[in-house]
Amino acid sequence: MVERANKPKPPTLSSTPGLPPQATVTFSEDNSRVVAELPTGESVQVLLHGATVISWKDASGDEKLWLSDAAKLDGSKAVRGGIPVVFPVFGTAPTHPQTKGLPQHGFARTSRWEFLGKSTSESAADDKASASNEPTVKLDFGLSSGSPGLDPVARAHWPFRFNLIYSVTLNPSSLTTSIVATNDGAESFECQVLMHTYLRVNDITKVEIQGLSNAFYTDKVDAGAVKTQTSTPFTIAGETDRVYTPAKEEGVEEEAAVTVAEQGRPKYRVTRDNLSNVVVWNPWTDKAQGMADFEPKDGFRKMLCVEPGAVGAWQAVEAGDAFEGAQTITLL
Ligand SMILES: O=P(O)(O)OC[C@H]1O[C@@H](O)[C@H](O)[C@@H](O)[C@@H]1O
Repeated sequence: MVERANKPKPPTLSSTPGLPPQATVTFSEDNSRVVAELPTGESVQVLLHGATVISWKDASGDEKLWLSDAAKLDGSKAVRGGIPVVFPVFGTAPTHPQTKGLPQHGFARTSRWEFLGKSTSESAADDKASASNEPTVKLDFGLSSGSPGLDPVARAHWPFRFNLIYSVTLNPSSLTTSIVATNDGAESFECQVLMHTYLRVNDITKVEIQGLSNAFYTDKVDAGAVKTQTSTPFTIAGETDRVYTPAKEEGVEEEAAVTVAEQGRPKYRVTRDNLSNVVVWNPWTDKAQGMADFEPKDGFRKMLCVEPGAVGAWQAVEAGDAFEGAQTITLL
């Protein structure tokens, strides 16, 4: 059982002498979110609405994600900021028979997920971090075709039996989010998946993005033109909305990392597992102006979306099969 957020903290996090201190996991008083804190001070908050990570802080309390001051956290809208989960469609797909009736970015981010439980470094014995004795906490969330919190738009327009497990794993220097989308029905379905991460930066004009050299991308601010990333690292100097498909290095299983640097100093490394695309998005002035839930209006200077996903093609998930993908953001 998780503890209530307002319950006084025990004087020490390690109740068993000899065992390393454990992470604490609490529910907010209004049951809207789960808060996890490592004994080393890092923390993460996940809103059940959308299983949206809305805060990730390092040990000094420094926030790593951007969240709009006007973000709706009451379940009335997808959250503007943090890490919304995009499923089963990225954007809208008016010509795709299975998802054409769904709203932009699907229904995962507008459904209320269930908290399935936590595991800490003690129980997550196969976790790399625990092997090196680093504290770690993993929070699991679930959403299925039978969930009471499923956005009604899913029942109306996506008649498949599915089960999603979304896991958020916090280590002292990284955050991993992973998804397993299982087809529980008798019919196959096609889906897209994306983790819409809003990274916090100090000044977007000082940011450089590395790791996408020679990658093809669809430029959504240039009528979907297909281009190649020639200049690397590259900077953001206006509205940017690109869907990259970085080439995999021959003989290398892992997808290449994308690094975000600021003022010449590497800040975040984003690695992907089975997610072959990276969307890079910044709305800049006019688009930010046009979004009612985007505040402050110059907040685009403080954020950069680097969004690992499987969105360039449809992922066919046969009956009984599952699609799995993950991202890890490491603090550099
Ligand atoms: O406003 P939304 O639905 O959260 O989408 C924000 C942005 O999300 C990005 O992933 C898309 O590439 C953009 O085209 C879109 O504008």
